[in-house]
Amino acid sequence: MARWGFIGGGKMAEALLRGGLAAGILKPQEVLISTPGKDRQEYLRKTYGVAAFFDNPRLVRECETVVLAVKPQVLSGVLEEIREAARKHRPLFISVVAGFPLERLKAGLGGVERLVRVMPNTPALVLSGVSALCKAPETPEEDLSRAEALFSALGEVVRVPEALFDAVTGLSGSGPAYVFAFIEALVDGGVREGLSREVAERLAVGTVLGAARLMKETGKDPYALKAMVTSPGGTTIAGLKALADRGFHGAVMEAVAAATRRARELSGG
Ligand SMILES: NC(=O)C1=CN([C@@H]2O[C@H](COP(=O)(O)OP(=O)(O)OC[C@H]3O[C@@H](n4cnc5c(N)ncnc54)[C@H](OP(=O)(O)O)[C@@H]3O)[C@@H](O)[C@H]2O)C=CC1
Ligand SMILES: O=C(O)[C@@H]1CCC=N1
Repeated sequence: MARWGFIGGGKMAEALLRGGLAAGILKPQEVLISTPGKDRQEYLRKTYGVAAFFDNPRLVRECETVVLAVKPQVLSGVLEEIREAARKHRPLFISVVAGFPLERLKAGLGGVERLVRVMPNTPALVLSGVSALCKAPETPEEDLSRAEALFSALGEVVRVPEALFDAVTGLSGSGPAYVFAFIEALVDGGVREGLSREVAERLAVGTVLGAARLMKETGKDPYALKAMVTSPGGTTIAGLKALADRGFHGAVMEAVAAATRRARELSGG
């Protein structure tokens, strides 16, 4: 059996699991999850029909592919714990951990050679994620393809050199949270103008989804698409002026920069 294992059963692991099951890449009887919380194990077993326990070395011994999905701060301890099993069984490791370079991963695992690094995002949960992938120089190409098979079933994939991973983390890894902050503000704006929260939410989500699809499907750039909405002397230009006055563009750029810096700090730790 081509078993897939997840070390860490939190939000990102669940997004990948759910997406992978929905896409048919993962099968419940072939998935193992090692995570400490008993309640969480129970939830994962009941919801997805997978095996869940807390024994990281056992998971490495029993899986052909191991997804590392713990917080960066606990990863070093986990690597130490699984090093022996990793050297003996040599599964493919796929790390989704932000700010943890392949070099450190390789050193932590005692020099194993099958390592792929991925930066996914939570829309993977609904098969609409976007993931950046790279591999260690000595990792076989087919390992990268195996990882790509899972992540492309969960949305889009792009190959990006590892040197740019912190920037990817700052943009698309953390990006869904910026978009939710924007949607929240749109909804509040609508409520302030008298719309019910329910109607404002439907309008805001539909607008963001529709605008993103319009850009993707037409291939037009944001400048041209903005011009399509903005009548001379009309309402949209008044709204855009308010955003410009309050530094919206720079604030979003700064958000990406701040998250990238934080990923870099974690990478050096
Ligand atoms: N959330 C996101 O949008 C994204 C996250 N990532 C990366 O994914 C990784 C996981 O993030 P996320 O899922 O959000 O975090 P969570 O805190 O939701 O998940 C981490 C999981 O690891 C478990 N855990 C803690 N210690 C161990 C251990 N020693 N062995 C095995 N499991 C352990 C935790 O259990 P418990 O809670 O019981 O301690 C928890 O279930 C991070 O490295 C993050 O950088 C990457 C892209 C996007
Ligand atoms: O906030 C974080 O650290 C993780 C990494 C990317 C998205 N969430």
